[in-house]
Amino acid sequence: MVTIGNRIFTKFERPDPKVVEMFRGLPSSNINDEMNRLFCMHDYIRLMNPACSRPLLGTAITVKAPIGDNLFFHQALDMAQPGDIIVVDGASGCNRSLAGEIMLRFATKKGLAGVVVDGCLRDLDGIEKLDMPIYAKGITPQGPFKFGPGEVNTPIACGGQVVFPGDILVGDPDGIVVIRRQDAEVVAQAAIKKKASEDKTFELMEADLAAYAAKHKATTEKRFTSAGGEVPQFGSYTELYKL
Ligand SMILES: O=C([O-])CC(=O)C(=O)O
Repeated sequence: MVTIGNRIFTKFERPDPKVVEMFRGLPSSNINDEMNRLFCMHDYIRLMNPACSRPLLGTAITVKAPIGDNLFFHQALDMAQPGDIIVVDGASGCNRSLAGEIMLRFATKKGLAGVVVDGCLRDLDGIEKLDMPIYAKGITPQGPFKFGPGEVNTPIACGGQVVFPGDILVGDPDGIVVIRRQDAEVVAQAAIKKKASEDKTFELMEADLAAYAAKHKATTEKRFTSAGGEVPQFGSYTELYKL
């Protein structure tokens, strides 16, 4: 048999930490809007410890795990550096957990920026107390096997997104967005502008509701008419159908 599917890659390029920092404080939604709204993980990847004081922001180190087996996840935990996020493709399996409080507490103590698992975890009571963002599909007390095979630091699928080692992940209570290292600077700049524009919208709404309402109406009308049509406005549904 060839080694494909049973490999640990020790080297990959991490983004410049200054570029990672550009994303701090930016909502996942604003970032994804600036990438044509296509790079968020599925909603089933949920934040398991909402009391955590910091949002998810860091660099992906990836694991491809067979359903219900976490040997390569343990390996990634040994390899991960402060600021890394371990991102696990557990093939969405939820019959067994892929980590529990011991692994996740160790990850927290190592200074990792987070853990994201497309699969299940266990020990929710303990996880909820950890101050490192932890995302997963669900919880089951049934533990994992530790036989492999698996891969570390290859492109994986997690929550419906391809994740490369070295990608930047940003997560908040909404969910997680994935940004390629090579795209990061230009995306961060655009998302910073987007957030500033949304902040102005909130300011206007608070200061002058009538002005905001007029602006909203004009924008909505423009959306209809710029597509070449008109606002398809009718009177009463029941009158039209003589109900
Ligand atoms: O069995 C394992 O490898 C995972 C586990 O329960 C833990 O991290 O607490």
